[in-house]
Amino acid sequence: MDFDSLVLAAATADLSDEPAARAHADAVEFRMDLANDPLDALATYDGELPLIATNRTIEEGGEAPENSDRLDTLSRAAEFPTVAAIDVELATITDEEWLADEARDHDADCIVSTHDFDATPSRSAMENTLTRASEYGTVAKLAVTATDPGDVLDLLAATHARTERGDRVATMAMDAVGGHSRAIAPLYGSRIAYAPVDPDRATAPGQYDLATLAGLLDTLD
Ligand SMILES: O=C1C[C@@](O)(C(=O)O)C[C@@H](O)[C@@H]1O
Repeated sequence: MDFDSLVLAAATADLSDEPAARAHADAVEFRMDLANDPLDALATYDGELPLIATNRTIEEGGEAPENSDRLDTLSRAAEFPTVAAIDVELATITDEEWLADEARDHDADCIVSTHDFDATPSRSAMENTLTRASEYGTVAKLAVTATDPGDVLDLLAATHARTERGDRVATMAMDAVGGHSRAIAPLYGSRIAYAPVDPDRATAPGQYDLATLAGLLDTLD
């Protein structure tokens, strides 16, 4: 997948949402951890948009129990030609580098993620996390929780700094205080923005629905 410019990903647990996402999204993030039979859904997927496969742990905001099944299922997802990227947590990939190799063998990119549901770390800590994630994946992603507008400024500064250094990063602040970061972080270098197709089925706090985020991104571009 080309992450040299912004990828707007429609997040869903249901691949039959894809036609509804096409008008606005560049990709579908398939939240395997929220789906009933994700490998079966991948086997029958015949949509147009490329997929980002995510099988998120409970610790990082998903519903997949942490066991070897989770990673096996994710690596099997990478075998499908429609899966252009897999998403793996930084906390996981440091011990499971084989996942990145597996993805590469199937021409899939690796997005390496960190989520902080409590706070926004210091700017230097965020830059450090993004730098470490860049060592493992094509895109280093960081989602934080802003409790103050200054947190968003730190996140944007970290995004800008790492982008200037040549890393591909994706950043967002997840809650109400930082929600606007979803529309403006791309202006500072963030390469992936996420929005649910169905506004009632957000995959993280503070998301805009897909049509709204697409409109904001277009207006600000
Ligand atoms: O990691 C991310 C980003 C995200 O948490 C968000 O805040 O938009 C949404 C998730 O679906 C995705 O996997």
